[in-house]
Amino acid sequence: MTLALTELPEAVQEAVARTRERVAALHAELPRNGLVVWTAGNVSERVPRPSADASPASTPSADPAETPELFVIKPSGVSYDDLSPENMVVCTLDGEKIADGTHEALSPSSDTAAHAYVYRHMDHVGGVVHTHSTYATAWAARGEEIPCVLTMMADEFGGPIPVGPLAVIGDDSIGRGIVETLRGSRSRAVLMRNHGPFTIGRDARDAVKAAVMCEEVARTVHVSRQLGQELEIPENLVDSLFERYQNVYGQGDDPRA
Ligand SMILES: O=C(CO)[C@@H](O)[C@H](O)COP(=O)(O)O
Repeated sequence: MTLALTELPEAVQEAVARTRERVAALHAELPRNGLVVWTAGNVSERVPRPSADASPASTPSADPAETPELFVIKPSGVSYDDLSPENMVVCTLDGEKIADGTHEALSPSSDTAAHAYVYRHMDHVGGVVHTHSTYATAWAARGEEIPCVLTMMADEFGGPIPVGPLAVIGDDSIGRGIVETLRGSRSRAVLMRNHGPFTIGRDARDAVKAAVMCEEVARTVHVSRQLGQELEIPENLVDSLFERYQNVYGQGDDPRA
């Protein structure tokens, strides 16, 4: 039986509504940052689990902690201008759309299975992004990792941006490739061979940032290569740059930062 959003505890429904708002708004960052053409990219976010005592007794009775984990992703092939919180699709971590109030025929992104696989296998991941941004995809087309030759890369990715396998679209293959490549790596971006970048983050905003940074460093290292051989950064310096940027840079957990 299909899970219905309206039958889930109120606290879960509220968490879904807030996630839909964030994910819809973040999709606008893809064209704004020049990462996509037409409809070729997607953002998703895991719905944060409300605490067990967050629902008043009068609301649908299930314990929020016992309802299946959910994530929100855009519908497939819909123009970025037409995306809104109302048409964001809600799925279980098996990649199945629930009865979420959208039209039954509205299909989730064609990359839903890949996003779902990542959420099932990487508990710390709260957001996933996929684009076909030009420079990152050009490296993916050659199947070549981006070497860590910029302090910005050391800061953000803690090393090179690796290449994942050539994988078919629509089933678990892409997700498996992402997880196998990024497990044990500090990079939050992977260049899926002949396809394009996938990025992960603690939430969707963090994964969008990684997608923007991935394209920026792909472009800069490409330009540098036109001028000569780039210089690698020594590993101990990469480590200390990564450590500082991840722990000291910015405004801590201030959401305005
Ligand atoms: O790579 C592909 C399809 O080949 C996808 O990434 C699309 O480019 C975006 O698909 P939707 O999210 O709109 O289904």
